Amino acid sequence: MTDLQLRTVALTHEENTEVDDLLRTLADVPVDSTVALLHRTRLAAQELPLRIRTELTGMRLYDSPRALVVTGFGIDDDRIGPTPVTRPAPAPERTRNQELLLLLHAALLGEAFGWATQQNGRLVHDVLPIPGEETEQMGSSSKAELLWHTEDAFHPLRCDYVGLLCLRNHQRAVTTLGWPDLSRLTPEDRATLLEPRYLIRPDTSHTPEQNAADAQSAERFAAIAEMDDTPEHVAVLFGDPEDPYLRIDPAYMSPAPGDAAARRAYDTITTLIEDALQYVALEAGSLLLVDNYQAVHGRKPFVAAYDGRDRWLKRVNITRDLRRSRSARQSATSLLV
Ligand SMILES: NC(=[NH2+])NCCC[C@H](N)C(=O)O
Ligand SMILES: O=C(O)CCC(=O)C(=O)O
Ligand SMILES: [Fe+2]
Repeated sequence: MTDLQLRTVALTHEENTEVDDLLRTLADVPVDSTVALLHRTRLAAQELPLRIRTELTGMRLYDSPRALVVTGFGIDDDRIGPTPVTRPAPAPERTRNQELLLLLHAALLGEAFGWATQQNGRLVHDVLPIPGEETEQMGSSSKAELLWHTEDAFHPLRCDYVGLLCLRNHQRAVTTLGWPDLSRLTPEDRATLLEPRYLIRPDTSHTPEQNAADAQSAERFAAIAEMDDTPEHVAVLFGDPEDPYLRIDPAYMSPAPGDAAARRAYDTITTLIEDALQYVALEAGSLLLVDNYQAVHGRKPFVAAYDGRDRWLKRVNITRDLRRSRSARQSATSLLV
């Protein structure tokens, strides 16, 4: 039942050439203007290969598939340079084309946005192993499994889709993808999961320690700290009760204390997700787009070498509707929540 919900498209040589040509037309886009950048990528996205546009339109209009892998984008391994061991990456111009590629695809699903409290407010994130963070619950971990999660599950303005473009993965670290077969839930458990009986806290990527000091964001970090001190009660399932969306992150979520029925339903849905977990080892030039309302994702452990050849992904958050976050953004053209 699950397979149709994870689709893979392998680009042909001709399609890949089309993409390279398109990227060349964007070489003059100003690097310092996010608005100009997004305006141009939005227009250019209409010139991505037809098969890609068809798949992404389906994902957006029909909620299917839940995850899409596009393989075969060309990555110039010399050009991108060594995998950094710090963030942000020191030579951003070297991976400009990869960031543009992510933004082009984001434009077909919605709008790219970033967090003032994550990865120094950058629009496109670097996911790479960082010394000292091997066992954290962060994208920068390696030795420990990054447990499956809804991206930014704690936040009401979390993304509709998350995009991950693989630049390098010689370790063949495995990305996990999953969703529960809800037909296996009892009506009682389903009803429980549809109620706000679960506490959710922010993950540690949204802390001042993970970001360069920036006075402008002080109130943003304070808002996150507040969400940690006074966690919100949320439902795991929401939307259409017959065909609900999903919001779950066991590392940062727990049933309300003493709520035995909430605990039972939670353990059941967690097991359903685990039983059907799928494994994808992204290769250089593979793009993964995940519907963050319909699928969880994570990453299996791997061994980082910190030798400039480590696994490296670029990540983007995508919303279907920027207006939902307007009051949380400084201006209509700001893309930071
Ligand atoms: N179970 C979790 N939610 N872990 C945090 C996920 C990784 C986080 N999004 C990051 O950027 O590092
Ligand atoms: O490394 C991966 O494959 C997934 C990373 C991830 O989920 C994250 O950084 O939030
Ligand atoms: Fe994630």
